[in-house]
Amino acid sequence: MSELKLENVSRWYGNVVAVNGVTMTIGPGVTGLLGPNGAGKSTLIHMMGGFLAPSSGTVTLDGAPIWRNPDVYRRLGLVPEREAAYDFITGAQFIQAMAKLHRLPDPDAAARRAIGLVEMDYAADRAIGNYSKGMKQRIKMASALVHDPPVLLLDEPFNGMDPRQRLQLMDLIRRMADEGRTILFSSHILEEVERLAGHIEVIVAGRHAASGDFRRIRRLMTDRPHLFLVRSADDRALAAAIIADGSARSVRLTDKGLQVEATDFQRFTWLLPQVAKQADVRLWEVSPADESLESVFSYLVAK
Ligand SMILES: Nc1ncnc2c1ncn2[C@@H]1O[C@H](COP(=O)(O)OP(=O)(O)OP(=O)(O)O)[C@@H](O)[C@H]1O
Repeated sequence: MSELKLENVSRWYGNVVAVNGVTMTIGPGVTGLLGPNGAGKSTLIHMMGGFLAPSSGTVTLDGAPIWRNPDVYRRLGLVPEREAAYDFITGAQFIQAMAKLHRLPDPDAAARRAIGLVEMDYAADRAIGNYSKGMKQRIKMASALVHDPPVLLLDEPFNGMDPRQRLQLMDLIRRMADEGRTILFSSHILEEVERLAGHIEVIVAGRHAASGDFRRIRRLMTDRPHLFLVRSADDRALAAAIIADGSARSVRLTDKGLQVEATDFQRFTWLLPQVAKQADVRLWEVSPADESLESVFSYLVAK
């Protein structure tokens, strides 16, 4: 059983701070690394995979520093976000080449085993260029599994997949975790992480924002003030009714409509139609004004 540990890790590119003082521990099972685009997920994964040095802090696997430590590399497999192989080689050729890079004693047998694990035997002799997105993702998994590492890092593995391919890959990742591996995958979609990860680490703007199981993360995301844009036939009358009712913290009249900050999201969405009806004001539109992932996540950071 393997454990990845990050202690006060930062990484900057010139004067861009991509990762800022992150401390976290990732143990066996599936962990989701959740955060909006540009949050620093790939940078973290590349540091854990030994492809990038931390600018400060330490990244270790079972106590051994990862950077420039080939012994540790043998125990890690990384599935990058981008395509990893030339289009014209076959899946089997790609995996055999990876087995040789790892100097495995019997590269052909290791390649066959890895291809079998991801259930790609049927397409192993076809050129990678002809694979679907899901098949490409699975062959990348095989390349990361060829040396049978106890730790698997996957960068946005579900990007661009259709629902069936997603389910297939989720199954595969679960199977790999059931065998005792430590698996980390990144995503910017909470629902995806929810379905697969027993544990979630949230990262926003390079900082570690929260961690816990999906119930805790979901609660953190919904228990917060919500900003709504409300348009109606008579915004002034509606504003007065909302204030009188007390289900919102603030109401602002803007030229786009009413900007309402609701303290209790469920109560507000339930009460608003009733308040409008009582005030005899026709509602035209109620839309969340701050539902972008960035704003949801920045709320977590500000806590
Ligand atoms: N090689 C680089 N040179 C300069 N800046 C970089 C480099 N790589 C990443 N960055 C910057 O560091 C920050 C974090 O990027 P990173 O790719 O780690 O985030 P991410 O969460 O993986 O995002 P995405 O999901 O969009 O890939 C971003 O602001 C990005 O522009």
